[in-house]
Amino acid sequence: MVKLKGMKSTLLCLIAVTGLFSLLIHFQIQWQSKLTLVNFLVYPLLIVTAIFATQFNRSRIAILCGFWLLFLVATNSPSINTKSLMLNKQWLFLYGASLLMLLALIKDRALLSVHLVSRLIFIALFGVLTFFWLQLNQNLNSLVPQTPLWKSVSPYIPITIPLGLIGILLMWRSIKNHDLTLTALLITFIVWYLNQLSIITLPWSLIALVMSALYLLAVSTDSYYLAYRDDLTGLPTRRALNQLALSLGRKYTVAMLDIDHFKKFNDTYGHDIGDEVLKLVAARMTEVRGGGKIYRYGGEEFTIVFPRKTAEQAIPVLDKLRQSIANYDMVIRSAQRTGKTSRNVKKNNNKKVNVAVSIGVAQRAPKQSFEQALKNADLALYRAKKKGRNNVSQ
Ligand SMILES: Nc1nc2c(ncn2[C@@H]2O[C@H](COP(=O)(O)OP(=O)(O)OP(=O)(O)O)[C@@H](O)[C@H]2O)c(=O)[nH]1
Repeated sequence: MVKLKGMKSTLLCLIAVTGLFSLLIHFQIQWQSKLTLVNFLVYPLLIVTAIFATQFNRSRIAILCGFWLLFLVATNSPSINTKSLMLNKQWLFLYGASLLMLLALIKDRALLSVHLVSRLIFIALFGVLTFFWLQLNQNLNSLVPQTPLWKSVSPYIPITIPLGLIGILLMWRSIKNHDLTLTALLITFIVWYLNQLSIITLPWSLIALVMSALYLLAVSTDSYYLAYRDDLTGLPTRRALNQLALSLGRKYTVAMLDIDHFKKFNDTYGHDIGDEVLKLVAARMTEVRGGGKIYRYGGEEFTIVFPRKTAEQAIPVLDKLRQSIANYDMVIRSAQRTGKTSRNVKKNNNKKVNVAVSIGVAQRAPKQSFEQALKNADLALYRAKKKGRNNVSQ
């Protein structure tokens, strides 16, 4: 079954932006007097956002800022024929939406690289294609017999149907991929759609300003996750654990969890499947956590911190977790590989495996530092291994 990982974040972002725009509409009088300031601020903010996004290799956001800049310059500049721009409103509407679709389909690459050329070619191509699409639809009307069915469908073919399809695609990609850039693209599409159809009538400069702030938020949240989340398991990293240590009170319990004989496992099934096991153990841990905060300490070691809990309170939770991992039939889905990267891998498609874990627990003693408590948990883990593994030791 397809897991829709980004459902929650997409919905939250949509609710937040809907709320924000409702507020903007409600408080029109307040910001209208400051519109000159908005018109002035939007350009530097878009440029700063584009630079920031480029720094963090979020080239799609940088390109998006570029579009907004060009669009604002074109609509506000007296030297550019705004009339013809407005005459081509349908084209602009469709072109903008199709560019958002293009950005949703490509990957983030370093902006100033060879990829930029191919991207610019695609961007120009989309402009030409949307222009010809609208021309074709005009001519089609004179060529196709005017049946009642054609008459009822034809008004929707040039704009409404393509936009509907683009909207569905953006929504799907945002929900499925759990990617803030895709959510930002979806929100941009919705705002673009609503303002082009005059369903909301806010100045473009104000919309671009809000969108720019949203992009900044998306890039900085992404960068935060990059720094504090482990790529493989999605769990917070040791760096995040060190941050937590600063906020802990006097009473807490620390547990170190280590997968038993993981090296043997890696050697038998290959490193790729070892990675899959790490992911599955992490997923199991997030399900049985009992108030504990989970971190990937490094390699096949994980740390669980129970703020405000004694070891006696934490041990039953940890033992339940240990049992749940030991009794869990992990189904490893992996393509057959024979390359150098996967050592000793035979056919492992949909293979069921079982792993066990050893856990060491230590409650923080008075005047003890977090590092000392962690060290004690590590010593307890060593005892758990000595005892024969697959157990919880204090
Ligand atoms: N697949 C994979 N393996 C890793 C990763 N990080 C560390 N390892 C492997 O984890 C193994 C750890 O092995 P050891 O520390 O010897 O311990 P063990 O085999 O788990 O044995 P015990 O802890 O004594 O039960 C090594 O083979 C590492 O290469 C990773 O991210 N992915």
